[in-house]
Amino acid sequence: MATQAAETGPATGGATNGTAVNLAGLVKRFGSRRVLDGVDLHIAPGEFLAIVGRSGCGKSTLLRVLAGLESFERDARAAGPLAPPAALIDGFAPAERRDSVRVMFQEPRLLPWKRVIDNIALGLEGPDARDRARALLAEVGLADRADDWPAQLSGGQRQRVALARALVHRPRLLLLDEPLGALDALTRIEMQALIENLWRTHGFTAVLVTHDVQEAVALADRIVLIEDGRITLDREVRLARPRSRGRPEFAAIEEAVLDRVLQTPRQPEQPEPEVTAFRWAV
Ligand SMILES: Nc1ncnc2c1ncn2[C@@H]1O[C@H](COP(=O)(O)OP(=O)(O)OP(=O)(O)O)[C@@H](O)[C@H]1O
Repeated sequence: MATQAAETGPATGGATNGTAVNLAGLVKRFGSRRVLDGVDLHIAPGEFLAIVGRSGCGKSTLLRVLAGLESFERDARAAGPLAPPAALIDGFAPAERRDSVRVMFQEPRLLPWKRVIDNIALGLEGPDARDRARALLAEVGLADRADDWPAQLSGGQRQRVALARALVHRPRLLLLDEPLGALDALTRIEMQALIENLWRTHGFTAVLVTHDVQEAVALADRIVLIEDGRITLDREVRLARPRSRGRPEFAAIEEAVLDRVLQTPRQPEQPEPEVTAFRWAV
């Protein structure tokens, strides 16, 4: 292929603070429905993985399992004895997981009654907590907005604060659930570049759920497609970084992945789930 010359290996060869993720035979049921039906997913330390798939295919559910926000089971056919749930995620004891994993959502989820700096420092301990929060704020380009209230910021700026708040905890795994979904096209591209830069400097493992295949190709070392509760495509993106959307090899990968997503059957509409049990979110 003529485009091979511009390709490089994944940018995960350097020092990394990231954790590996090893899931084997992950099953998630809602009632009698298996939303995730035996997912095998191995992510290398420091890797940037993107998850794509039709609406309702289980992307967010998988992320919530990784975040420790959902219970899950293991397929009895998976290799080895039935492990205790936490053992499916390498390197974590459940208590440890809270500090090692951070999630960023589509909405920034800032506390409106706290200033920007205090939102970032929330939950941080030690004498240098505010200094760390300020350093992160500078890294996301908002050094001069520390004393603003969240309401004084634009949507993109609030997402920058949310990113700083996640990274101030030095996560080894950062989970990104459509974090840029509500932003305009230009802000999205700027934020993608910021996330990529922070990933390179901080060295966390990143898992991005996105509807936007172009975003997945721009950022990920690997793209997986979820279909019928399973991973049906697992494709490396071997393009040099930062990636240029205008290049033919970029467009070729984007088109191939998009074609594959579009071939997958639409997820059937689900009736509203019956609420049978309550559980407080962690
Ligand atoms: N708490 C719940 N109870 C019952 N069913 C649920 C629950 N949460 C999710 N589901 C169902 O599980 C399936 C997967 O949902 P999920 O949110 O993971 O999909 P998704 O791929 O992230 O979708 P989208 O791209 O639209 O955000 C959907 O059919 C959804 O209705």
